Amino acid sequence: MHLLNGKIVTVILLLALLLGVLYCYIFQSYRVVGSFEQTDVTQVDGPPQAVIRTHDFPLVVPNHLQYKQPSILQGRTDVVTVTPWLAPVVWEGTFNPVLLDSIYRPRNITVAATVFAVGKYIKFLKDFLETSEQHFFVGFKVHVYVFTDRAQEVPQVKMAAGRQLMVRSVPSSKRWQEISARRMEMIQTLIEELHNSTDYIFCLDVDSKFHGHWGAESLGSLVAVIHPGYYRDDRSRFPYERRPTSRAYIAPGEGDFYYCGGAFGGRLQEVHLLAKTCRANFEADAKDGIEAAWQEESHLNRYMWTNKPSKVLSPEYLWQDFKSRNPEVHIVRFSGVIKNYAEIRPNV
Ligand SMILES: CC(=O)N[C@H]1[C@@H](OP(=O)(O)OP(=O)(O)OC[C@H]2O[C@@H](n3ccc(=O)[nH]c3=O)[C@H](O)[C@@H]2O)O[C@H](CO)[C@H](O)[C@@H]1O
Ligand SMILES: [Mn+2]
Repeated sequence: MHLLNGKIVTVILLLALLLGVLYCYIFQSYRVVGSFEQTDVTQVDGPPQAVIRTHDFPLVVPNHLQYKQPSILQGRTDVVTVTPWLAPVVWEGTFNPVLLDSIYRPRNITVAATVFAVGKYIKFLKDFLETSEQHFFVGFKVHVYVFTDRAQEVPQVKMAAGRQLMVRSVPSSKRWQEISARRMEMIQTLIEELHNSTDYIFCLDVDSKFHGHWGAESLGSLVAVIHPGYYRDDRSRFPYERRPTSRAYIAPGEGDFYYCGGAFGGRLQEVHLLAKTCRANFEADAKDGIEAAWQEESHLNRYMWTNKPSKVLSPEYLWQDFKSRNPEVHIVRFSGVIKNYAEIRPNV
């Protein structure tokens, strides 16, 4: 009898333990689902500032995908591949394009690119478009938006299936600074029209050509490109706006990197916030009679200082043809062509 009682107690205890484990398991799964739902809600409402979120979805790869074994011991040692806020810095040799394509291609994403060809800059458009066909998001749905005042001069470029060219008319200007800076306003408006038809957007300078692969490795919530001219310098030498009266002001001892105005991007919502903010600050400055040292590039740098990019692209993603290649740059993917400023700009 005594022995039987002992057995019953043990069974009850075991059952209680099992129920406890089961309860914890279910409760944990519920919390995981709940946290995903919460992320979605924040996305819809729009955060007041850019949220650092590199991946917006679970990274699923096909079963049995074959690729080179990753290592946490071997890799690039000549460059830094992560920022202090833990955003990846994309260099050749830090990612596997086969793996990334297998993650992003099935998601059927659309990538938009904006490019402005106002006035004589129309002459750069053909090379830009032709080389983008060869290197920029090959195999993805790509919508290129050309903003120009010379719609009839837009070259006919054969585009692959799934890739489209859209031409939008914009007014001309007598000042190149204004053409360059007003891009933010037009990018803001474009994104408002696109709604959710597009997933990612990149805003690029037209006086440039693609020379190498630019694909899914560059995708992120807010993406900035390191300017090729200053990344070896101390930040005191960065050409930030240094007058405190400007809204693009960055104080001495502040700032992370010097980013390019000629290439930036990310999720639509994030780029919209960036463009809207830079435009508002540029216009407010103008009312006060001040134009930042490097127009919208200065405002972009100011924005990225408080809204850290979730992905940083190395200078491989915007080099300059007149610069000889530094040893850490294993591949030039996109590069500014040499131009005769006096010949192509409406003012000097
Ligand atoms: C590589 C890079 O980061 N370049 C930036 C840099 O000088 P850049 O010398 O590269 O500026 P830029 O002359 O290329 O002008 C920027 C862009 O504005 C457009 N454009 C300009 C003038 C014109 O008459 N027609 C026209 O269409 C065109 O798309 C051009 O690519 O500083 C500029 C400051 O304003 C911009 O931030 C550029 O993006
Ligand atoms: Mn340029």
